[in-house]
Amino acid sequence: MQTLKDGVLTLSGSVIAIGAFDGVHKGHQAVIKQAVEKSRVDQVPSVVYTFDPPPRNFFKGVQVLTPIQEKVSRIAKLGVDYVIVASFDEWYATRPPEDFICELSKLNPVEISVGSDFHFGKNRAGDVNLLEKYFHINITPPVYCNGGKLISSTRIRQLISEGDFQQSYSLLGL
Ligand SMILES: Cc1cc2nc3c(=O)[nH]c(=O)nc-3n(C[C@H](O)[C@H](O)[C@H](O)COP(=O)(O)O)c2cc1C
Ligand SMILES: Nc1ncnc2c1ncn2[C@@H]1O[C@H](COP(=O)(O)OP(=O)(O)OP(=O)(O)O)[C@@H](O)[C@H]1O
Repeated sequence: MQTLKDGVLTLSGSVIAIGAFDGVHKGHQAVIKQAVEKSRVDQVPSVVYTFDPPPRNFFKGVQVLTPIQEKVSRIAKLGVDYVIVASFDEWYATRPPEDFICELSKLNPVEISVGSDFHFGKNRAGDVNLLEKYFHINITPPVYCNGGKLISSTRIRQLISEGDFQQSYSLLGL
């Protein structure tokens, strides 16, 4: 797997999964696996586009579950061809949604995998409806834990703060 830090990657075809993916938990794994499977069917490279630090850490200072090296190595295990790590800073956060769409266009995606609540661009102004105007989007169905709650990085942080390591490890798929 090739990792590109803020690199400008140009591809003639790809399938992309986008997200902060902090923890690379079972929900994230479903999003990424969906992209990898589609990329194999279409015989194009799979790309994960992620951020360092996770935007929620940048804006709210929440605990980071997987430092960037660990996140990249967990993503590699899912069979991804390229990881783009965008440095999430003050400048990056002000980029309008159209700017991000323009960057994604350089990867010529045949499909993009995201969850239904995916947002992007300054003030989270871009959503799945906007992305769908430019690309073919495949929304990953929500992944729930055994208790019926949606798996999320926020929930895992909460479980860790409560000392419930067994459940947090389970949701992380460890
Ligand atoms: C170009 C760009 C600008 C962003 N600017 C903001 C922002 O101003 N405020 C914010 O809360 N999140 C911002 N984000 C982060 C997104 O809200 C979101 O966290 C990110 O796209 C990852 O999606 P996910 O949280 O579903 O994993 C930005 C994302 C991108 C790609
Ligand atoms: N349980 C889940 N099932 C399916 N998709 C998910 C799940 N959790 C996150 N996703 C999707 O994975 C991508 C990355 O999500 P993100 O990194 O924001 O995770 P999160 O767990 O929701 O994080 P946080 O709790 O910090 O908001 C997004 O497209 C999101 O919709």
